[in-house]
Amino acid sequence: MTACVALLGGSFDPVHHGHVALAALFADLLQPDQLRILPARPWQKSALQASDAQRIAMLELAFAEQTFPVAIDPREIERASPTYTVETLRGLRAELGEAASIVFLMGADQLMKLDSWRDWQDLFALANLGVAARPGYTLSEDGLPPAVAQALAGRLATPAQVRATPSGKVCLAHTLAVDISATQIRNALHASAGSAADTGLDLGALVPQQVLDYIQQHNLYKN
Ligand SMILES: Nc1ncnc2c1ncn2[C@@H]1O[C@H](COP(=O)(O)OP(=O)(O)OP(=O)(O)O)[C@@H](O)[C@H]1O
Ligand SMILES: O=C(O)c1ccc[n+]([C@@H]2O[C@H](COP(=O)([O-])O)[C@@H](O)[C@H]2O)c1
Repeated sequence: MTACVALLGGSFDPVHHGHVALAALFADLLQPDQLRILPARPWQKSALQASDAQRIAMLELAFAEQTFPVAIDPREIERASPTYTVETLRGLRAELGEAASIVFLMGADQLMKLDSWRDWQDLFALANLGVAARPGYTLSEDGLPPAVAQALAGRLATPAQVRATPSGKVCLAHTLAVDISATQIRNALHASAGSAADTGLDLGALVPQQVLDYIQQHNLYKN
C-alpha cells in the first residue's frame, strides 16, 4: 500500500487539547503511516511567547501517550526563516516521493484564510488537505472566501480517497467541536500572573496535564 503521511503544523504556543483532538481525529480517519507535528515560525502572527525548545518540549509531552504513530518534526524551526508551508511541502515531497499521500491538516480557521498563504494555489499539487471544524468558523462553501471555495470545488473526497491519492484532494471532518485556543490559555494565564489555580478556568480541560505542569514549572505565559 502507498505510504500516507499526515502533517499538523502550528504555533503550539502552547499545544492544547484542540490540537491533540484534531490529530487523533485524522489519525483515526486516515490511518496514516505517520503523523508529523511541525512547530512553525508563523509569519502571520506576532512574536511567540514560548521558545522553540519549550514548544517542542510541550509537544513531546502532549503527544507522548498517543496510540497512533506520531513524531515531532523540527524542520520549520531549524530553517530559521518564517514558515511558508509550500516550501515545507516541496521538501517533504522530494523526500517522500511522488506516490506518497501527503495530507496537511488544519482547522477551519486556517481554511477560511487559505488564500492569504504564500503561493496557496500550489499547495494542491503538493499535498491533500484534511480540514476539521472549529467552533466560531465554518467549513461551508458560503462562508469561505470565493477563491478558496472555488479551489475546493471538485476536490472534496473521503478519507479513503485521500489516503490513496498523493495530492489535490480535500477531506472535511465536520464532527470536531473543541472550543479551545492557545490565545484563550495565554490570556487566562496572563490575567492570573501565571497561576493556573487563579485563572477561574479549568485549565486541565484545555491543556494536557503534563503540559500544564511544564507551563507552571517554567513560569510560561506570566507576562
Ligand atoms: N480547537 C481547535 N479545533 C480545530 N482545529 C484547531 C483548534 N485549535 C487549533 N487548531 C488548528 O491547529 C493548527 C495550529 O493551531 P495554532 O497552534 O495556531 O493554535 P491556536 O489555538 O489557533 O493558536 P492561537 O490562539 O495562538 O492563534 C491550525 O491549523 C488550527 O486551525
Ligand atoms: O504558508 C503560509 O503562508 C502560511 C500562512 C499561515 C499559516 N500557515 C501554516 O498553518 C499552520 C497553522 O498556523 P498557525 O498560525 O495557526 O499556527 C502552520 O503550519 C503554519 O505554518 C502557513
